[in-house]
Amino acid sequence: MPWLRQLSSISKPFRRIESAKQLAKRMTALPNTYEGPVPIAVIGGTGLRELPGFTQVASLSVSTPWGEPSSPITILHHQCRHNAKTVAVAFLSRHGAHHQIAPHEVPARANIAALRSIGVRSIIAFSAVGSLQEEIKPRDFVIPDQIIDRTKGVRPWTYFEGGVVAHVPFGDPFDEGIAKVVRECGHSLEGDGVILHDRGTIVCMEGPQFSTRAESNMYRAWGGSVINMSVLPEAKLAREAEIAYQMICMSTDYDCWHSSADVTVEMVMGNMKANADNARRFVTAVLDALAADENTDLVQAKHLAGGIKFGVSTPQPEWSPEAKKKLDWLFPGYF
Ligand SMILES: CSC[C@H]1O[C@H](OP(=O)(O)O)[C@H](O)[C@@H]1O
Ligand SMILES: Nc1ncnc2[nH]cnc12
Repeated sequence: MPWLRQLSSISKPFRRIESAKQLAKRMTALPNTYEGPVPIAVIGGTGLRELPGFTQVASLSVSTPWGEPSSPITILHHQCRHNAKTVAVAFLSRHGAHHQIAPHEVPARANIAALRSIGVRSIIAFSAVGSLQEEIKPRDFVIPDQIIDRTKGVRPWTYFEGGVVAHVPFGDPFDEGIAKVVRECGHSLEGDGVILHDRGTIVCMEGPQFSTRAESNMYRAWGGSVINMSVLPEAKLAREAEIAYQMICMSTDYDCWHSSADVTVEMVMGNMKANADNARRFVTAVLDALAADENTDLVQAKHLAGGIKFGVSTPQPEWSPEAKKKLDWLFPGYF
């Protein structure tokens, strides 16, 4: 069964189904160019290093002024269920093809820049999260609408530095248009295994160690719903790059505040694996919906296009040549 074969590509913590060499070989067998627009990307996180059930048609190695992305970008073809369309979707594995990149090492600037350079204007980002609220049970999905930043300033978090200053609005850190579509898709799967929480505040901690019990309780007192180590700076950089960004969180544990067992990697991976089919059905539904003609402008992030020009504080003649070169790469023809 093809689907069963594909399932084996979901990361396994203790049993390696496919060796690093085999995976690399499979990836290099794909063409390294792709003609045509790729407006949508999926970023896979822990336990989701590939998107099962989709046809891989290319594997792109993109180099950016901010370095190499976490992994080659796989181009997938998705056959929509509601119309005859085949849409191209980019997939990037946040922690690398073999989960070798720690949360604080994720080259988020390169990831977002590389995706933008191939035409991506909307990102659905997956994340395994700890639950900070009783009602968000392991394996539930949460579509967050707010973020509390508990990273420690060790991750590069902006494209605007070294001679060019810009400030972008971030009051609503996720894209409400994409979120609406994602929520509708999640609800359409309810009763069929998917439990969805429409909103929530995600705390982004530095890691890689999990929180102390005192911290976990403090985040609860602050109103945190879930916790991870990766929504930032990804969401901030997407906003700077004029990309519509929404995270889909899958709860994998109750962190360490709850009376049940404290979070472990085994627990996270076990729940990710057990819920892999729901994650696949969720992303399929979202891609079907985003491919609908009525969502073309949304997916192209027309509502964000050009906005960055209003955020730049430094007059263009004063820009440092190095900064200008990098920003010209990110925004060809803008400045
Ligand atoms: C392995 S548990 C901690 C790890 O899981 C989450 O990863 P991601 O957001 O990429 O799914 C969390 O952010 C941590 O990086
Ligand atoms: N408890 C937790 N804390 C931080 N990141 C996580 N990812 C999954 N569970 C987590």
